[in-house]
Amino acid sequence: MKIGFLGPKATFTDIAVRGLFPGGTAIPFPTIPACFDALAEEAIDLAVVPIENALEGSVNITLDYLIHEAMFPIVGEVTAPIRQHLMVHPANVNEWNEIKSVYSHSHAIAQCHKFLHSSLKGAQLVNTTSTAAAAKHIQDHPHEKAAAIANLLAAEEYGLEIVKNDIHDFSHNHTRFIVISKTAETLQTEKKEFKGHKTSVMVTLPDDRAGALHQVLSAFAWRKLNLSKIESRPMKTGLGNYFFIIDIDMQEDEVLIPGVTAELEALGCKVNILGSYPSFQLGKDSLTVS
Ligand SMILES: O=C(O)C(=O)Cc1ccccc1
Repeated sequence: MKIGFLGPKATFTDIAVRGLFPGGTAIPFPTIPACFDALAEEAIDLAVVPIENALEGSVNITLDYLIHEAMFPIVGEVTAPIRQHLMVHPANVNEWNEIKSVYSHSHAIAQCHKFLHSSLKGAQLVNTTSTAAAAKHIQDHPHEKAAAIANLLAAEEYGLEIVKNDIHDFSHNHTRFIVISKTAETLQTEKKEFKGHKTSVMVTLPDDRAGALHQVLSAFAWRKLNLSKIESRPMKTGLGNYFFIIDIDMQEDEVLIPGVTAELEALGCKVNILGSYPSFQLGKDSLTVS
């Protein structure tokens, strides 16, 4: 099984892939859109990309690609703990507090804002395509007075020294990753940490109808369907035009989900099922280097 992921080696997405598919062939891609393209071209069987972080919210590029570019079915999700560390090239360990720039993924930088503000005030913050890409940049530029924010695995992989552990501002830091496929297949995984099933739907409301969102939510509520997330995103057709992505805590069935879909369509909504899939949770041990 070929699994494409947001690389290079030792990103948090790589950790999610190693946890969920220990026997799979993991293939890194430099960006999230490149993972979608590889899936479209059938160079890989599955792709794993980040979709939501507990501190920073949605990964918009993933949502946008899923909705606007290629509506690949979601066939699984995995949540992993996130610990961010500050690391430098071994040549710069003693002068690490003279750092002039900090490289990382925008979500990782956002997760560490308080630390950066208090301990590295004035350092230039540089966005990279992933945390591991930042670590690789530091490895390749030993003469730059720079650091990366990345995980333990990346420090090992790119020969960097951690100078400050756990610099994320809140301790409950987790990221949710989705597994997408070209077809809505059942996920084959050896992983034991199964949390339950989810179904994700995209709902577009009818134009200018008072109380439409209330009616949508009540279609779920009276059926006692538990929602774990509701998120609005722009339709990109004009200011004020939004659709909703709603996660339901149950597997697609033959009664309740078709019932809710029919009720929403009768209200004038457009409904797309994005996937019905198992959800997994990795433990703290996923962040250790073996
Ligand atoms: O950059 C990475 O390592 C990723 O996998 C994306 C990401 C970035 C920050 C937190 C979680 C995931």
